[in-house]
Amino acid sequence: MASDVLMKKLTQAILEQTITKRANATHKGDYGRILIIGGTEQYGGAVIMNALAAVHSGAGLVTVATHPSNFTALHSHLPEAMVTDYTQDLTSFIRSADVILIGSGLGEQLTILTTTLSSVTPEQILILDGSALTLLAEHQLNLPDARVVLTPHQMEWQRLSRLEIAEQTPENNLTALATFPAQTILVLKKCHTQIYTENDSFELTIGGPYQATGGMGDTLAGMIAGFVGQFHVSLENAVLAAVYAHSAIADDLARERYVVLPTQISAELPKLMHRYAEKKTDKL
Ligand SMILES: NC(=O)C1=CN([C@@H]2O[C@H](COP(=O)(O)OP(=O)(O)OC[C@H]3O[C@@H](n4cnc5c(N)ncnc54)[C@H](OP(=O)(O)O)[C@@H]3O)[C@@H](O)[C@H]2O)[C@@H](O)CC1
Ligand SMILES: Nc1ncnc2c1ncn2[C@@H]1O[C@H](COP(=O)(O)OP(=O)(O)O)[C@@H](O)[C@H]1O
Ligand SMILES: [Mg+2]
Repeated sequence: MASDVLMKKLTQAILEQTITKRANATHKGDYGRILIIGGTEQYGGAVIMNALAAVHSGAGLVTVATHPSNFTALHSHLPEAMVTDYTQDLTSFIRSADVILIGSGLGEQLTILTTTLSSVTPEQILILDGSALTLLAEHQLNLPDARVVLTPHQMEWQRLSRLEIAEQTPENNLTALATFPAQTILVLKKCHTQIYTENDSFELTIGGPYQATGGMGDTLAGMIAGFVGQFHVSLENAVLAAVYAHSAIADDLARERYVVLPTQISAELPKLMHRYAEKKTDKL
């Protein structure tokens, strides 16, 4: 049966609408304070990829709360990021962040998640990815009063929504999203990722299987954090622009590559953003 939900197709117009030229009289505090929480000993790469994407997106200040065994690797990839031990009290770090991204490579760290959920405030943006989504579903945790963005792949969405992947139609997804707090944004990742808001739905028509590499979603989550922390047209616009930019860069790189690595996408971000800030859009 054909879907009754009209999904808007994302185009590069979302980048033109969202990515703006920077004003001269600004400083790092104007471009988002991002706190990334995740990365067990096994999954340190996930937060490194979050942070690479956030910093390359232009985030002003990035702090990574992770297992201490990841500090050296993180710093060697990205001296721009600060670190803290995620087993220590994170309350003051959470309080001073504009955007909190939790879950990539978080593994079974339930207490860190519950502490975070109970510490965020309504004006903060909370992005939940990876293991945070699985823990949320397993322990039936409630989302806090905050500006929430969920970034599940299809199986994570199945765990959260109880919709089997085959049942994840636009109608069913919107119905399931309505059971979450109003204004929650859902980024349902797959081939042709879909984005659902309370009143609207969008579909990506770009991207491809050259993106099927571990860490590709961690990179997207870091980009979303970077974009929402600095572009304030609307939360929805910033999320949509990050999703579009992620696959637009992948498509561009895939012209000459069999696979595209997540870290290559981050490395290309400043160039793409420059083109759109200057409205030099001929290349995509
Ligand atoms: N370098 C690092 O540190 C990395 C760390 N990572 C971190 O690892 C943690 C676990 O995350 P995860 O996604 O790897 O595992 P999980 O949540 O069990 O999901 C996999 C199951 O779902 C199924 N599946 C169905 N549809 C799907 C779809 N569209 N996309 C994807 N999967 C789909 C899939 O089916 P199958 O592959 O069996 O066919 C399988 O049964 C998380 O915190 C993450 O951030 C990773 O980012 C990798 C790099
Ligand atoms: N075949 C594909 N076509 C387009 N995009 C894809 C494809 N496979 C994976 N992706 C993208 O790669 C990302 C994978 O996210 P995720 O599964 O969370 O990865 P990870 O947790 O390993 O970082 C999503 O943005 C998804 O849309
Ligand atoms: Mg993931």
